[in-house]
Amino acid sequence: MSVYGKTRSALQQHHLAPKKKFGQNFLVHRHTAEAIVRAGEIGPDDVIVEVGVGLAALTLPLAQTARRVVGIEIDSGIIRFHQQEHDLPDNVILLHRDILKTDFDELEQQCGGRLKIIANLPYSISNPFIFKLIENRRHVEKATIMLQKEVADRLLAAPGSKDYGIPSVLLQHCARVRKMLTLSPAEFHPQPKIDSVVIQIAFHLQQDRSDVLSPEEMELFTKIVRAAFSQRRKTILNTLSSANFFPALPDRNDVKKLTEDVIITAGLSPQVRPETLPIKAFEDLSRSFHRFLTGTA
Ligand SMILES: C[S@@+](CC[C@H](N)C(=O)[O-])C[C@H]1O[C@@H](n2cnc3c(N)ncnc32)[C@H](O)[C@@H]1O
Repeated sequence: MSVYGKTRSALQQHHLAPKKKFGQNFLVHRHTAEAIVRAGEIGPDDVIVEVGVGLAALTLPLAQTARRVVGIEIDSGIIRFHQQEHDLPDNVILLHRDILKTDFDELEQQCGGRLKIIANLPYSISNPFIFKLIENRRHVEKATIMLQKEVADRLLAAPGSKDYGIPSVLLQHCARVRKMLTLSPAEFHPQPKIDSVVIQIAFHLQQDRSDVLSPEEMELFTKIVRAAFSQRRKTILNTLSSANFFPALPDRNDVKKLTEDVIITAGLSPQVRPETLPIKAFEDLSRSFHRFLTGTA
């Protein structure tokens, strides 16, 4: 029986229907699942966290490639299905959890090292999941994730493109992001309306970089990026002045003048549009703001 036939009959036998609220679009071609596992660049000693096990289309080739798989699944119907079928190999541990509520520190201890994640995730949670990865990056080595094409395009976007924005800068600041595969709706049951893209996110090890931002600068970095893209058409001077990084100054003109000095000290033109700035420019802005705010400029 084809994987597609197996998926349908497994669902029918267990009175399971693909649940929209959990974004259940199951992979139906083994060769595609194997291609995603290859995109994960997994070694035989690796412990892999798989998010969203579903009917195990990815779990089985993963278990053949890695030493151990820690599978996370939110749907109790799917958990019951695997318990009744005993279809998962011995090197797979299944955890009934919501990944958005999962403690990554605990998961890292369970896996014995920084996490290597594979996920074919519901599109509805892709943004919160990406932000959770960024927040928990000290616990994560790499993540190979299937996403809605539009979301992947934003994460991969370069300065100057229409897709370049908050997620592109926040992620590319701390990781190398690569496009690995594009998949058509025909790869899934039920079929989504849009193409999917598999990306690989490899988080930088902080101690490898001499240009790491301090926690205070990092806080400013996030605030600057969010402010800069809140009005894409405005100049960096106007967006950052209206965000007001100097609330202690009563006069708006003083705020604007000081913000201009910060931007020039960072080596940038105050008239530039944020969407054209490379990641390094946002890092330089964070350091410059920090120096002005702490009186060390
Ligand atoms: C797109 S399906 C993929 C299933 C399987 N990995 C595949 O490729 O065929 C997404 C899976 O993630 C599960 N899921 C949805 N939200 C989740 C969450 N917050 N935490 C963990 N699993 C979740 C769904 O129940 C579903 O099994």
